[in-house]
Amino acid sequence: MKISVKNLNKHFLQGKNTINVLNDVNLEIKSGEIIALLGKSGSGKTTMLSMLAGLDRPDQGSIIVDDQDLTKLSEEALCEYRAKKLGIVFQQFHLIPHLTAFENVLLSFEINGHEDKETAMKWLEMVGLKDRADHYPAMLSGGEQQRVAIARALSFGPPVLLADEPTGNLDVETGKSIIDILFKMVREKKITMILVTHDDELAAKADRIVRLIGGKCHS
Ligand SMILES: Nc1ncnc2c1ncn2[C@@H]1O[C@H](COP(=O)(O)OP(=O)(O)OP(=O)(O)O)[C@@H](O)[C@H]1O
Repeated sequence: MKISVKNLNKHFLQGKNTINVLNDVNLEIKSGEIIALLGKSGSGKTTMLSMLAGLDRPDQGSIIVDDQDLTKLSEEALCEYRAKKLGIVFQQFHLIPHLTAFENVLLSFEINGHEDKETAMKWLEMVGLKDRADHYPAMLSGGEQQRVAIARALSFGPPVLLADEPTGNLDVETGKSIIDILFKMVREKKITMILVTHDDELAAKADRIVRLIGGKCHS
């Protein structure tokens, strides 16, 4: 699914100061492309992901996802967009603590109104955690929790994945194995991915590196 960001502007007020975080951002992302979004702390990476997820609205500009302008959608339509089209993986995993690994994966199907237990289990198997299906997040290591989160984000077949520093909470070796799994899945399924990272080595695996500098995207 292709994404076209046009003249995107977003400011925040901090006391009496106005911060122009996104300043006429333009970005074209091809269907199935993997973009690494880099930028120093405070440059607006998370703000940009929030806009792409429809969790926050820009002051101006458009975000066209397959001919649909997210900035024009109602809150209800944005919820549906997220449920059907978007997988999200966060730095802090964000698994539901009182659900097992399997139930966490199944959740993304339930939100979409259909329970596909077979596919949910298949995805746990693909991330190497079939034998941990009945375990709760607290019983899993950080790397295992992130693998569950990847299975949850991708199992229902979203065309777009947003990943916000998915290895930020993991040691280097575990982080590398998570990235290998993530890239393998995303490339196999031809998913469009925007990956926020501070890690140059990781970013080099993407199809294209985009840097946020001074509120603009440079690639
Ligand atoms: N809700 C908000 N209210 C006020 N300022 C905000 C808000 N959200 C973000 N900002 C400011 O916007 C700027 C960009 O923040 P953002 O979180 O997008 O940066 P980032 O590139 O993701 O940073 P990091 O790498 O540290 O996570 C920062 O100066 C931040 O303080």
